Amino acid sequence: MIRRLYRVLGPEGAGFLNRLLVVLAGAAILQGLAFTLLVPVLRTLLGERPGEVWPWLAALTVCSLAYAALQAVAVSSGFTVGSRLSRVLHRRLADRALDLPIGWFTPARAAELSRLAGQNVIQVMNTPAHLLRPLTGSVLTPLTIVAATFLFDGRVALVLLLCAPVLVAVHLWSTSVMSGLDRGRDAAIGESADRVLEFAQNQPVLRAFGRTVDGYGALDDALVAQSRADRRLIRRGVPGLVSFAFATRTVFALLLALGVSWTLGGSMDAPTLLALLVLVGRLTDSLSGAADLGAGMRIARNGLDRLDAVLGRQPFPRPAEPRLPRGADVEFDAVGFGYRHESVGDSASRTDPETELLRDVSFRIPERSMTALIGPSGAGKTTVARLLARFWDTTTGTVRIGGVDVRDITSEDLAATVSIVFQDVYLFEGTIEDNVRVGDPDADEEKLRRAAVMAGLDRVVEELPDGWATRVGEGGTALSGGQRQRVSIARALLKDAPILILDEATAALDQENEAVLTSTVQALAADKTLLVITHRLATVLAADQVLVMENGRITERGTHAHLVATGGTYADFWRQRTSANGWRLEVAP
Ligand SMILES: Nc1ncnc2c1ncn2[C@@H]1O[C@H](COP(=O)(O)OP(=O)(O)OP(=O)(O)O)[C@@H](O)[C@H]1O
Repeated sequence: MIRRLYRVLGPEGAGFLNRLLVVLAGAAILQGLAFTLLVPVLRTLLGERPGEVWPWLAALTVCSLAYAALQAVAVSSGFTVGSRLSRVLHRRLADRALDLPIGWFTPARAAELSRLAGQNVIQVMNTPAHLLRPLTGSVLTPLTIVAATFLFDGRVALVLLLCAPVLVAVHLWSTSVMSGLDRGRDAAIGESADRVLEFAQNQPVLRAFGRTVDGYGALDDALVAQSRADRRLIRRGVPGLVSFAFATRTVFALLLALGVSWTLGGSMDAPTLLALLVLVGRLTDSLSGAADLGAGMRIARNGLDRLDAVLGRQPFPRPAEPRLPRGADVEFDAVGFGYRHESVGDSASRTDPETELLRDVSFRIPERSMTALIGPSGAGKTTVARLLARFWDTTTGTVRIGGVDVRDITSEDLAATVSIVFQDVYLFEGTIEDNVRVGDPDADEEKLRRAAVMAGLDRVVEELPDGWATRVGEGGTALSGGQRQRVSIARALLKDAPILILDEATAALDQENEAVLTSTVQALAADKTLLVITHRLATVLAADQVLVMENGRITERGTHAHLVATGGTYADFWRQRTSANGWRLEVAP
């Protein structure tokens, strides 16, 4: 566990831990010496010359006082180190989060990260004060006692030495059994927590379809699995828990029997037997303390493993020689990509070429032009947008911006170059203004208003009683879907990056607002590179180039006129949309 602590803390936290361990080791050894000194004290007191006890008593007093002083230092430094640990861990987790690919942050992983930063860091910060101190005591104090016992009776020390491997083996066995059971239970608890969260978040849908808690199978299954894991822990864990205590008591009984037989045989005097039994009693007590720590240690160990898995996860390699994009044209050159299915702490692994989603995707978007990317659901359009913003690295091929491989551009420069509006808008708790200003916190009033007008947000702000100061609620829940979308578009426009990606950015807008945005997009194409993923005809018609994507490949490309004339998938799309539009016009009042 100490090794794990060092790994998780990294070099910056190692110094605190070193100092604490030295103090703890000193205290544990002094405690062992104080216990050992009980032997000459008792032997002299119960022997023929009790008056000679004073020097031993003085040594015992000095040892006990030194132990008490070191113990006081250890207690306070345990808490100090704990709070430093929490600071170091939070900083390391934050640094790692910044290095991880954006695509890593799925909702499940974000939830797990928040559990790690909360619950797990608290477990680890309690480790020095509540676990390391008793742990060093239960290992070093018995070792000191065994070593010192050689000075008084070699036979007793030898028996203790021979029993030690058995005790260690029993301890390791019970720890490994409990650890496996704990891990299973932790996973079951995590699954239940996720399902409860999902159940709470999906209440509107579940109620609309008349599904109550009894009818929500996923949550039922998770709760049943958790109670099964609890029962398994009790059933299989109890033998492990009692076995170590049983083994230490057996050692004590063995020594008692041997000591009595040596005393009856005349090779040990009664005061020595009594004193040694007191000493062995202290030793077995210390060892039993180790067994009591087992549960806390397993929990801390599992928590450390989870932290280690995230901290040890492969970050995006930083470019060895960072380059700046020379312009804002975009190029996908024979790009292949597949999603990896991995859990929170998995290290990077390559995808199976058979399951690749994108294959041989190549296209160019010239600077200051607009490209519409269309295709059926699941074709891979959003994935193309994510690869351009380097949410992930491609499996094969290259994505270039301004002639430079995105892997050679620092994440800061890339973020400044590319702006994205996704269909799933996320707003931060705060006001509308706070949320738009995320795009450029230093923007002046005029820039802010201009972005709002271009996104059609100015009308939203006018209609709301608190205007720009309207609070959006957690995740933007206080606004309608269309209002949220306009806030996120204004945010991206305020950022004013040379490349703008709009992924179904108008899906939640009504016709009037879509028209505002379509003319905005057309105007933006004059000085930005635009990639627009859309099903809206008006936007597609405004594009300089249309790319049709099907099953992870670009199957058609060209201008609207060219594609309609070719008579492929795009021509079908065009026909369906125009007839749908015609139908809509007929029924409109
Ligand atoms: N983070 C992810 N992890 C694993 N698979 C994913 C992930 N995101 C998308 N996929 C899968 O990749 C495929 C393509 O998804 P993508 O969102 O790129 O398609 P799309 O063409 O944008 O679809 P839509 O028009 O419905 O948004 C889908 O089968 C989807 O399930």
